[in-house]
Amino acid sequence: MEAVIEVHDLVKEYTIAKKGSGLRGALKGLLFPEKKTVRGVDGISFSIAPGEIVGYIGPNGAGKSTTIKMLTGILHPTSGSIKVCGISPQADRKSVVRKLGVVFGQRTQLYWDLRLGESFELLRRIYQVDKTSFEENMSILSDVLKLEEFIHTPVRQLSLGQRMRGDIAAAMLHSPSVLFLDEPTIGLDADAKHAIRHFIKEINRKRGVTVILTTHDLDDVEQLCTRLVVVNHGKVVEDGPMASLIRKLAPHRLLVVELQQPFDDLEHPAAEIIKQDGLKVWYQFEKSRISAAQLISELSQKLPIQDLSVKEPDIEDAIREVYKMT
Ligand SMILES: Nc1ncnc2c1ncn2[C@@H]1O[C@H](COP(=O)(O)OP(=O)(O)OP(=O)(O)O)[C@@H](O)[C@H]1O
Repeated sequence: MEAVIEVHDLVKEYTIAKKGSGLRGALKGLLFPEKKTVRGVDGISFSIAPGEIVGYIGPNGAGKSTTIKMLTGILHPTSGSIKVCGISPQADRKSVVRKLGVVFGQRTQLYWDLRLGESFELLRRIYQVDKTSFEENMSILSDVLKLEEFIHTPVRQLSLGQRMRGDIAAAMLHSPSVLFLDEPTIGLDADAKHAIRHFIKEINRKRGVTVILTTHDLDDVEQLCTRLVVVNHGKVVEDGPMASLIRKLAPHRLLVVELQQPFDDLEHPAAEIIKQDGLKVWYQFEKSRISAAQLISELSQKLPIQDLSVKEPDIEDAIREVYKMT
């Protein structure tokens, strides 16, 4: 199947002023500015197939926004190539924009002084969406995003969650086949997060929209993404299905044992005690070395066990491992 997004060896360099140290250095920098080049994105390649929901994640400053800005044609790459639906955003931004919906969580494309519905009508004209498809689209969007309650409210009076739902609807008015979402649930309450995640799943399932999501919210990642591309220092450090990423980066499981009374010899040769608090002991072990059942059986032969639980590694454990590499 042909890729919706194809990125090859993408590089973006920024030129920034070199900072001198101390007051003398700062003054010198003002009078005789020296420049240096930094790489925000440093040779990134990936390919995204139609209908994927990809989490594009990484620590602050990893290069996520820079990549998205190049994919949407806002920034020009220093080198490398990008194809969105077969088109280069640099060569033909207009055509690419027609295929894309873009939502930046911290900014809005709605009109502050207009009612939400009027904002949509204005955007319809800007995007040149015909009335019939607009109305069809609006009725689906309004249904899933529950826009009815505040469609007549001026944008400036919307709550953050309502505004975000409005922004996502605005990005979908022209029926794009690819949706970029930058921190779509930031600052939202549980209900609004749920509505937005539900919407993303629906447009993906019903319309086959490809979604690229940058987020620091690991619940977004867990609930939505089938694949993760992890970036750090401008490079792709991991790319693959979430389950295999967790297996690879966080192979440890945890057994938490609660004792009936204090006991001296807690050691087990196949598990490491990583924490102890009163009668509670945390054992970390590798699945490939010993099974949870085996470990529990062996420990219960020598320890007076009151209670126990096994914790599987999750995406948070895996991401923590990636972020440790910074
Ligand atoms: N306009 C700019 N001028 C100079 N350097 C920049 C500019 N924009 C980004 N950078 C640098 O490029 C690198 C990547 O930044 P980018 O904003 O893409 O990261 P990010 O992964 O989106 O981070 P965050 O999660 O904080 O949004 C950082 O080192 C940043 O300081």
